[in-house]
Amino acid sequence: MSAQEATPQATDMGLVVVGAGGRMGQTLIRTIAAIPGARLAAAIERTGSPALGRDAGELAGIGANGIVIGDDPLPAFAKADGVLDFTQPAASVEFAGYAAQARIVHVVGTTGCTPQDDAAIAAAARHATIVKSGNMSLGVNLLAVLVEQAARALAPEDFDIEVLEMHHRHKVDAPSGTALLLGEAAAEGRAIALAENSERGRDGLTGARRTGAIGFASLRGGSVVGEHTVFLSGQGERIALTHQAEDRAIFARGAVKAALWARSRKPGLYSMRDVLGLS
Ligand SMILES: NC(=O)C1=CN([C@@H]2O[C@H](COP(=O)(O)OP(=O)(O)OC[C@H]3O[C@@H](n4cnc5c(N)ncnc54)[C@H](OP(=O)(O)O)[C@@H]3O)[C@@H](O)[C@H]2O)C=CC1
Ligand SMILES: O=C(O)C1=N[C@H](C(=O)O)C[C@H](O)C1
Repeated sequence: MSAQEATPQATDMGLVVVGAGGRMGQTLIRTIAAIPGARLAAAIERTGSPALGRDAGELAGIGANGIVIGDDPLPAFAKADGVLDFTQPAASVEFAGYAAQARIVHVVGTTGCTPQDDAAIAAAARHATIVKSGNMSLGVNLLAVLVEQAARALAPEDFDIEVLEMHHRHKVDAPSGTALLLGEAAAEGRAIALAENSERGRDGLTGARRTGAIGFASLRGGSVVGEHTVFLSGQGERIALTHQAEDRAIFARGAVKAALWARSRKPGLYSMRDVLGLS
């Protein structure tokens, strides 16, 4: 055990990492090993994944931990206290149902969910304690509070709001979950519904910008972990509120913190703002 690793205790929260072979899955396995109060109970991947049968610790680069990656979530959930899930929308909906059956905590970081996916996850939260957020970092959730305040203070006739995000070349959804979270915060500040006021993917002869709209633009390339800027642009001046993620560990630490927080909460659907006391 390295100096950075916590000594496991019997009372530690047993966490299942689903999507254990992914970028976030491996980061979560490293993070759990370093946080007191949490222990890795199981590691799950999709059927057919090349990660199946491998030692989770070895795959994550921290040395063997004796947890072999499997593809059967139900028995793993039955013996655990919580699930950390950064996978893909259909999988997260399925895992929310299993977490409800097992009456455990489900932390969902997966982005790109449809309104139907979100409704299914909300339904599962009648029996599971679910924390779902497009971004688990402290910095982004604080930024969302600042965006909400700025949007409330600056009138839509005077300041236009646009959200710009950039991510690595492997990202499959756009706008990012974080961009939508920040857009929701801006909409909340303006007391409008984001769904009816967003402008996405401008191309061609678009016409002038609609007053009060919240715009989104997405860039993809290389290894960028995640960058988000909310621009509030007025006549002759512009405010830019930016967050730059330099390491996926910020999301993983937030997810473990959310699980530990949720352990003593009643079933329901919670956000990272609830976890961080920023609501
Ligand atoms: N909320 C937040 O703070 C953050 C959210 N994210 C989000 O997390 C998600 C994952 O991101 P990332 O780790 O980069 O993506 P990866 O593609 O690297 O990882 C996803 C993993 O989930 C696996 N998976 C897919 N379906 C299943 C299934 N049914 N059962 C078990 N495992 C499954 C994938 O396997 P395979 O590749 O074999 O299909 C893959 O290993 C994305 O939606 C991303 O936007 C990411 C970072 C932070
Ligand atoms: O896919 C990613 O990598 C990330 N996804 C989240 C998002 O969609 O906002 C969070 C973070 O920006 C990294």
